[in-house]
Amino acid sequence: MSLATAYPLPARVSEIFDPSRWRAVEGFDDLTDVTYHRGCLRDGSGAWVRDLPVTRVAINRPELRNAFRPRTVDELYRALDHARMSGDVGAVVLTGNGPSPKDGGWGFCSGGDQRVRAADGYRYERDDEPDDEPDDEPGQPHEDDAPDRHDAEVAARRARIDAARAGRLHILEVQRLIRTMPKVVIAAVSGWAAGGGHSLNVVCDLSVASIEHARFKQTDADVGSFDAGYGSALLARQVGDKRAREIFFLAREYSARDAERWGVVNEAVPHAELEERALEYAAVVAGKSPQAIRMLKLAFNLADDGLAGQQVFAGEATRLAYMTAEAAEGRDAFLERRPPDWSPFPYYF
Ligand SMILES: CC(C)(COP(=O)(O)OP(=O)(O)OC[C@H]1O[C@@H](n2cnc3c(N)ncnc32)[C@H](O)[C@@H]1OP(=O)(O)O)[C@@H](O)C(=O)NCCC(=O)NCCSC(=O)c1cc(O)c2ccccc2c1O
Repeated sequence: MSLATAYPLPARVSEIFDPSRWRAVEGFDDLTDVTYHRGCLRDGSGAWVRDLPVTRVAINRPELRNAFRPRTVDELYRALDHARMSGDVGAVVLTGNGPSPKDGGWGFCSGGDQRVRAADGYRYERDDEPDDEPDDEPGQPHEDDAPDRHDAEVAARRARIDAARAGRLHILEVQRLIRTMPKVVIAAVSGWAAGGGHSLNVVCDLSVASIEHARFKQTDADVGSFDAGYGSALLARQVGDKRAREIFFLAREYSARDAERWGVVNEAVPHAELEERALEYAAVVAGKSPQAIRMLKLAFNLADDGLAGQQVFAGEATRLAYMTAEAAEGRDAFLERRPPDWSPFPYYF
């Protein structure tokens, strides 16, 4: 099978997703809550020509404004970690598919799925019972809109919580992965960024937001939650202390234009151009020296991340050191059972 046949045009997973720019990633057919694509170049007939050094990871629960349950977080982590470990990928676009098949609304991410929140965190549901999620295509009305449907759905969801598996707050692991992966993660804020979804945008390296549909609101304190880590502290670095307190304490809705002005996103763009602009950012970043971008990202993190930030930066410094003749001399001397000869290497100052 030729590669052109192996990489057919993918399904349009979101209204503003351009299938001609992407291909499915092998080994990820089992994802339910997330979609994962590799950027590629295609010819005029849509046939795959070559891969590009970018990936697209999207939360795919549009009927819930892309709220995450534990399974969503697992899949996000898996896709992002795959991108991290792909040696030919330099940038990742993180977004939310849409619109909602129920009401046409858009979500980037509305945070933790409150229907499966328990006292110890967000709970997995048992897999042995059918999912009651609607299967409608984006944009199509949902058939069953009985008034008590919502309560029944919440009750069914809570009844299916798997009490045997501990509650999770592991979106924080995804935050750390985004923060520490030596690649640039670009948020394409396609709709609501609320609660834990607001924090996901904060932790991304760069952000673009839809003028028409992106809305921002830090609802944590409304629902008895608080991201007291990157979601608040890093936000304060980005927008200033008073503004960050306003965003958390007042939980007012703000627009893509406000977010741009305040430094929560880099650019507000028309909705139809959102993914194109995010991809453009990704292509520009991936066109620069991988080593320079890697060192810069980790340097930006270093001071705020304390010893953990220093450790990640230092790891990359060690890699650079290993590439020098001086470090090779240390290794070779050990293996050859002789004293090292440091004489060719100056004491730079
Ligand atoms: C995001 C909204 C402001 C959007 O409002 P809008 O009016 O446009 O849409 P609806 O409210 O009608 O929503 C459509 C549909 O989606 C369902 N939904 C939306 N968000 C969620 C959600 N988070 N969980 C479950 N369901 C959700 C909604 O019920 C509707 O369903 P129907 O069946 O009625 O159609 C608004 O939706 C909103 O305010 N959402 C809640 C935002 C929120 O409070 N999120 C949780 C914050 S806490 C959090 O995310 C969090 C998670 C963690 O894992 C943490 C870990 C460690 C520390 C902190 C954490 C943390 O804070």
